[in-house]
Amino acid sequence: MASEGHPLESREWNLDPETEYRFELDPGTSLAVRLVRGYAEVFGSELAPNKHYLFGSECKAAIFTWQGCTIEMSHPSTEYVSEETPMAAYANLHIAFEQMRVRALRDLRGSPVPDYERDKPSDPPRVLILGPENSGKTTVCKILINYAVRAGQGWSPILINTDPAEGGWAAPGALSAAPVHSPLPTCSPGNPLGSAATSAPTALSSNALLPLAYWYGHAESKRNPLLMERIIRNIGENINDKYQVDLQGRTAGLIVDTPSSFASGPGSSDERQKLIKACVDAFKINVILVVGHEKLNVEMQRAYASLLTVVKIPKSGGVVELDHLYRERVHNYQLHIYMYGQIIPPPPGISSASLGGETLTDLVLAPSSTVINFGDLSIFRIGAETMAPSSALPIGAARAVSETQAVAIDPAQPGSGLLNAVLAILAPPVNTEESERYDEEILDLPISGFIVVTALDIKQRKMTILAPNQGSVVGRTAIIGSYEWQE
Ligand SMILES: Nc1ncnc2c1ncn2[C@@H]1O[C@H](COP(=O)(O)OP(=O)(O)OP(=O)(O)O)[C@@H](O)[C@H]1O
Repeated sequence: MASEGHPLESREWNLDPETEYRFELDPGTSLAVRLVRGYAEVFGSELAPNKHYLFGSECKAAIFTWQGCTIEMSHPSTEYVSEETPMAAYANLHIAFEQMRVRALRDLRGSPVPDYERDKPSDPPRVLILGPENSGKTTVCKILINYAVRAGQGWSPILINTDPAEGGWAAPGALSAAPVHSPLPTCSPGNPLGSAATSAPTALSSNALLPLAYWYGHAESKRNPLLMERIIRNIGENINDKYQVDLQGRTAGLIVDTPSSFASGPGSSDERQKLIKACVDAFKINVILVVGHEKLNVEMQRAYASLLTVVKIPKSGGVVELDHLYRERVHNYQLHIYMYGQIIPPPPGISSASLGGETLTDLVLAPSSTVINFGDLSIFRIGAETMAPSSALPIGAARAVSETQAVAIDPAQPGSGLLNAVLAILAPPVNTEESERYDEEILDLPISGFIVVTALDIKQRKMTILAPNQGSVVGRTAIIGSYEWQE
């Protein structure tokens, strides 16, 4: 019988310096890891000694050690130790970015500049990470952000997620940005960038992330590139406004994660280039990192080398090829976590464990199901339901509904697509004066939360909605995308 706090059939692994233990979990299984000796980190977030860390929801991750360590754990489905990791290259990048931050802060404070640094720019790192599918872009972002936060200088760099399929801190379909103050934990792909304070109880101790999110509504950027571009611009403008008043915050820089469609895959090359350009302009990018893709690196060198630094970085051999079905399951986990909180049952024998530093009970939410009238909520779709981008139309052809037009949805119409749909509830407009309102204002409003339509009663003109809290949505505006969710 295993004693309290020790998982049944737990084993110890001794990791040599600069090696990593990689694992993959099957559906419905969880893993508890305890650091017995030495130092270890999960994608840049350090593990505290003698504490059980839980992983679940088909998590795939690695425990890396710089100095060597002993870890104790239960059995994952797949596990191996690798001695070949790109961590040294990532750490060198971090050091270069750290020097940029220090120069930016020195410039801001007007401190003396040593002779050997006189001709170096004093811009903080504003980094765009590009790469094909499953190249480890999000993981690189996380490692670089976590190293910056751990540097002990009080940096809070902004992490921007422009991959609508990623989910980030909101539901899948959203693009978001948040300043990060403490390391982002990894425990489940349902929470790839840690928990936002908006979807979890206020008692979160490790990470009070307050993201700014906009609703794109689809998984692929090619579905509505014009809307993507507009959202990227909106996030950029918000960040610039923040930088105007937070001069010191600006010196920590920012890191932008992108979807793989920016690098390769279907969709025209022009559209990809336009979206990359939109990011470069909106976030005033000064470094582009290309993860293990020679052709894209050359493409970026040609387009941007005269304006900014383009660096090719190695891809980790540990990055797992995620298939379409896995990604769909992750979207379900994300919406489930959004509504019910993060619940990972610990493996047998473990009674006290933490999820990325949080106590398990702190992460449980109780959603509320309410019945509202059709007229209580104004629901829109951006652009027509099925729509090729404007560039794919025959020359001279005009479409009836433009890609950025908000089309009102009547829930009483058969085929409204509302049943099981995920709706983003928009924040109320800042301009309440009628004269200051404009046509496409709805596209520029951030999200305040999400609901799911679980039942429609067309006869009574009522619908049942599931929301993470009991706040009223009466009089609010909602946008539908192409995401659906059913428990
Ligand atoms: N060194 C590693 N060891 C084990 N798993 C890893 C490692 N690096 C990344 N992974 C896992 O591989 C998967 C893919 O990584 P990641 O999400 O960073 O790639 P991506 O390029 O951002 O993906 P996408 O194709 O969605 O854009 C994730 O589940 C991640 O946790």
